[in-house]
Amino acid sequence: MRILLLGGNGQVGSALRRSLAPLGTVIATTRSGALKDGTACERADFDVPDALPALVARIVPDVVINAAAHTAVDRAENDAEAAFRANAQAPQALAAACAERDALLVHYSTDYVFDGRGTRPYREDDATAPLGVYGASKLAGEQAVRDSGARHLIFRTAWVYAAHGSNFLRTMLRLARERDELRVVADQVGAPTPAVLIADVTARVLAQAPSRSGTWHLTATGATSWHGFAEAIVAGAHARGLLARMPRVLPIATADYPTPAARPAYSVLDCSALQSDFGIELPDWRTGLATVLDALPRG
Ligand SMILES: NC(=O)C1=CN([C@@H]2O[C@H](COP(=O)(O)OP(=O)(O)OC[C@H]3O[C@@H](n4cnc5c(N)ncnc54)[C@H](OP(=O)(O)O)[C@@H]3O)[C@@H](O)[C@H]2O)C=CC1
Ligand SMILES: Cc1cn([C@H]2C[C@H](O)[C@@H](COP(=O)(O)OP(=O)(O)O[C@H]3O[C@@H](C)C(=O)[C@@H](O)[C@H]3O)O2)c(=O)[nH]c1=O
Repeated sequence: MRILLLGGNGQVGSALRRSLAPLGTVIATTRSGALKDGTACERADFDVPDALPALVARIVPDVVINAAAHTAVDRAENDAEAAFRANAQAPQALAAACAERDALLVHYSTDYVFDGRGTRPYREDDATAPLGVYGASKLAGEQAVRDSGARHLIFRTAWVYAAHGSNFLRTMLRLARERDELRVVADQVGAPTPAVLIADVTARVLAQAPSRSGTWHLTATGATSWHGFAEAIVAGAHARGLLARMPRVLPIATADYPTPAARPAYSVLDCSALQSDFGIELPDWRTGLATVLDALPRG
């Protein structure tokens, strides 16, 4: 299998480079043309969507995996053009190129396509209503992929974190070393999901040579608030000797932590379709957290 992987330096992209290796040849791209370890790779700039079809034509992949995205939720509010270019126009261009040569496109989307007023885990066909620019741009990207005629798998995931990269876990560990007290919203509920889980599930699904296009929810199971996640991060890091002392982790309301972008109050995703369609069991978010904490460097 010849796989073109866009966004090879991101949280999910980095994990995919490892998980996809047994499936065939992986050609990774980054914005700069270099991987984080300095190795040269292909270059792909989502700010120039029109250039992406030529890349696909040159690489001639069987599968294109798009793990690149504009993921700065608050910054997107003030730069909707950049968010829509990377999250909607670039996937649209990739999908058109895939349709032309019958390549399979794997694309990732987000729980932030929902408004969070739900009271049970969201299913794939529940009504979407993003609260902010990031969610709206990701929804437009999903739709462009579906409309393209390309064979596709769209995985909606949520609250992604890893031992590296920019994410909530690493922010909490940094703040925990600097402060005696963390104040974290307790009225936004979701499912923290390790990037390695997303990558491993993607590889397992691809290994089954799926014949049907569609959208599947893919997160760790269970649910917690950002506050609950922060508490578990701090306690788990302390227990592993990664934090010398434990700061207090205070629950606060969303109103007490104003941000440019509104976020859904409840964005738990129902992943039962993925589990039954592909025979994949998903771990609880606490199990995923333990795995990532175990992988963190000490000190
Ligand atoms: N992070 C999360 O909490 C969630 C993420 N998702 C989705 O999962 C997917 C993977 O996300 P994740 O791995 O966390 O994202 P990251 O933010 O870790 O990585 C995104 C990657 O996209 C690349 N990128 C951003 N803008 C451009 C651009 N203009 N041109 C080329 N490359 C660009 C970045 O490259 P560079 O390193 O050069 O900046 C970066 O490596 C995305 O589709 C995201 O929307 C869904 C739910 C939650
Ligand atoms: C740093 C910090 C954040 N918060 C709040 C702000 C926000 O409501 C919540 C999460 O903060 P973040 O800004 O780190 O997370 P955010 O960027 O909203 O994370 C989202 O990213 C995109 C890409 C997705 O697709 C989503 O699934 C989700 O993971 O925690 C606190 O309450 N206290 C704090 O000290």
